[in-house]
Order: sequence, then C-alpha cells, then structure tokens
Amino acid sequence: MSKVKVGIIGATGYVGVELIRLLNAHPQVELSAIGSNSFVDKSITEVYPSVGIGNDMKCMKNEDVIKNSDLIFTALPHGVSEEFVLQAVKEGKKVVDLGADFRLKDEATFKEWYNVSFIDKKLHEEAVYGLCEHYKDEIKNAKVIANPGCYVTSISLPLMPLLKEKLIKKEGIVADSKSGVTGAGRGLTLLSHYPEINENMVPYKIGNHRHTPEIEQNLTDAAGEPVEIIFTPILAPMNRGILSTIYCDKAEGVTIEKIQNELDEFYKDKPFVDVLPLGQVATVKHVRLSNKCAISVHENKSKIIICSTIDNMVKGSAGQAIQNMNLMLGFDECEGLSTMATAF
Ligand SMILES: NC(=O)C1=CN([C@@H]2O[C@H](COP(=O)(O)OP(=O)(O)OC[C@H]3O[C@@H](n4cnc5c(N)ncnc54)[C@H](OP(=O)(O)O)[C@@H]3O)[C@@H](O)[C@H]2O)C=CC1
Ligand SMILES: CC(=O)N[C@@H](CCC(=O)OP(=O)(O)O)C(=O)O
Repeated sequence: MSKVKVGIIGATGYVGVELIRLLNAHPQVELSAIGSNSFVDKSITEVYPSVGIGNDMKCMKNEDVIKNSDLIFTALPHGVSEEFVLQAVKEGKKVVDLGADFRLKDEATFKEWYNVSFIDKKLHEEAVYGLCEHYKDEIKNAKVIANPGCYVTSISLPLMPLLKEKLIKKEGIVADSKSGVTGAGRGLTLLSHYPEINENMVPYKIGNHRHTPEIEQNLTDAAGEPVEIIFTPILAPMNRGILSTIYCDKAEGVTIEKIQNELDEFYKDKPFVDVLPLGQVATVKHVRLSNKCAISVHENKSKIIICSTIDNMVKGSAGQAIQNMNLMLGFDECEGLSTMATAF
C-alpha cells in the first residue's frame, strides 16, 4: 500500500524536528516535505546535525510544503499558522496545528490572551480540539486539529474524568507545573540561558499564563459548568518533561479509592495514559521519550493531590499530533508511537 505523504511547516523548530524524528519511524507515512522560514534550501542536517542519518532532506519554503503533502503539521508561533492552515484546507489537505491558533473556541477569549483575531470563523468552528483520550470520535472526522497545549494536556487528562463524575469540587483547583526548557522553543532568551536556568527553578507568568483559558475550556466542558483554575508554570533545569502537581478538594463523601477507581476505569483501554497504583508517584522519568501521561493520586486531609507527567516534546506536542494523525487517517492509534519510556 502506498504511504501517505506528510509535510511539516516549521520543521526547523524543536517541535518540527521532534516530528521528523517520530515520523521517520512511522511505517505508514512518508515525510514528503519540510518547510522553513530562515533555512530555505539548507539541508536539515545543517540545522540539526543529529537528524542526518538516513534523512538529509532539504528545507523548502513553508508555503511549498502544502502542495507536496496530503496531511500537514504546522509547528509555528501563535498567530502565524492560520494562513497556512486556510491554504491547506482550500487545497483539500488535512492539518494538525501544533500552535494555539485553533485551540480556543471563543474569539474574544483568544483575542484577550493572544492579541490575534480569527481570520476564518467557520474554520475555527470546524476545527476539532485534539485531546485524543476525550474527543476521539470527532478527531476521526476532522479536517483541522488543534493540538492541545503541553501544560494543558498534563492538567486536563487527570481532572476531566473526575469533574465529569463530580468526584472533586470545581472550586479551588490549583496546578503548579514544572517544564523542561525545550518547552520554550529553540529561540534564545535570558531565562533559558544555561547559567540562568542551570541549578535554578523559575516561576513565570504567575496568574496570567495563556494556557489558563485553554485548561478552563477543557475543565468546563468536562464538568458541564464553568470551572476556574489557578495555574503556575515553572521553568525547571531539564531538557524535556512536565510535572504538574494538582491540588483539589474531594466532593462530599468521596474517598481517594473512588477517585483512583474512576481514573483506572476511564483510562483502562487508553494506551497512552498510565494511572499508577495508589502509593506510587508519577515522575518525569515515567514518560521520557514516550507518548504517555503518567498519573498518580494522593491525599492530604480533605485534599486530593495529583501528580501528572508527560514529555512535552512527545505527548505534549509531536507525539500527540501523530496520535491525532493516526486517528484522522484511520491507522491504529499507537502506530509509530512509543508507550515505553526510557529509564534514564
Ligand atoms: N516546545 C514545546 O514543548 C511545545 C511547543 N508547542 C508549540 O509549537 C509551535 C512551535 O514551537 P517550537 O518548535 O518549540 O518553537 P521554535 O521556536 O523552536 O520553532 C519555531 C518554528 O517556527 C518558524 N517560524 C518562526 N517565526 C516564523 C514566522 N514569522 N513565519 C514562519 N515561520 C516562522 C521557525 O522557522 P525557522 O527556524 O526557519 O526560522 C521554526 O521552524 C509553537 O506554537 C509552540 O507554542 C506546543 C507544545 C509544546
Ligand atoms: C517552558 C515554556 O516556555 N513553555 C511554553 C509553553 C509551551 C508551548 O510551546 O506552548 P503551547 O503548548 O501552547 O504551544 C510557554 O510557557 O509559553
């Protein structure tokens, strides 16, 4: 059977190069085109020497990726993707957008947090939010997928089933999330400069991070009523990984065992979510280089404390995008994706 041609717009960023790594190992697709803004006509090994072996493709202009591919991943800064997505859809192609351009359904909220307006409102209505474990049926029929934010994935996966079943209170939820530095992309900033972040830990955008409305959109959808969250992101001195520690109140009469049972039940046939047995603790090493989210549940007095970990470059971006592609193209959901982490 001939392979599906897939292309990457923004292939030279961290997400783009992780997509190259993962797609290279996917048995049912062929990486047909990689696009760039600053490295047109340069070989990808000039940008990332590690990619060279067996895959020394040349970067083309981002706009040329569309005609050379059946399905396109856009891995661009916010506000830059929509024009490319529109063009791809006009040409009858499917798209998985890894930025935030299609994630928020309410235009006023998107404008408030990103200072960008929707170009094609209908396309925004049609775009499907690609949190695979919760919106699988819609994803299968989608033309455009909004791949979820990395912090958002780690916080939404444990909380959504619990809010849906009203096992935790919707008030007073707090999440503190530590991220590796690749989460900030390849561009250089003082915050990610080695002497600044090494042996350091830096909270940022306290009370005003742009993932807050996206998390609230998911939690509200699950609860069926408005839910708010206090969210604090923290930059941590590691390359990859996110650890979210989430604090919430048990609903009246609910025990930790009931909460554990609900998560066990909801995720029992979902290959990329591991709910650890009570007593174990989810760590970043549970998921490193895999497309998994590991969740552990704990309690302290009336509070439930959840540890949720993902690899931001895999389940938090490129891996989840490929999981979405697999569903859109009718492949096995796990095709080309690892459920096993590396121990170190
Ligand atoms: N890093 C992460 O963990 C995650 C990132 N994301 C999202 O994925 C997207 C890409 O992130 P990431 O790879 O980390 O970012 P990088 O900064 O590493 O890469 C950005 C990419 O976008 C291209 N680009 C930058 N500006 C423009 C422009 N004006 N026009 C066209 N192309 C442009 C760059 O091209 P060139 O190199 O050719 O200049 C590069 O390919 C972002 O929306 C990010 O928020 C989502 C989840 C997690
Ligand atoms: C550590 C770091 O800087 N992380 C990024 C979030 C990761 C990312 O790229 O955001 P999306 O998932 O929304 O695309 C940030 O705080 O903006």
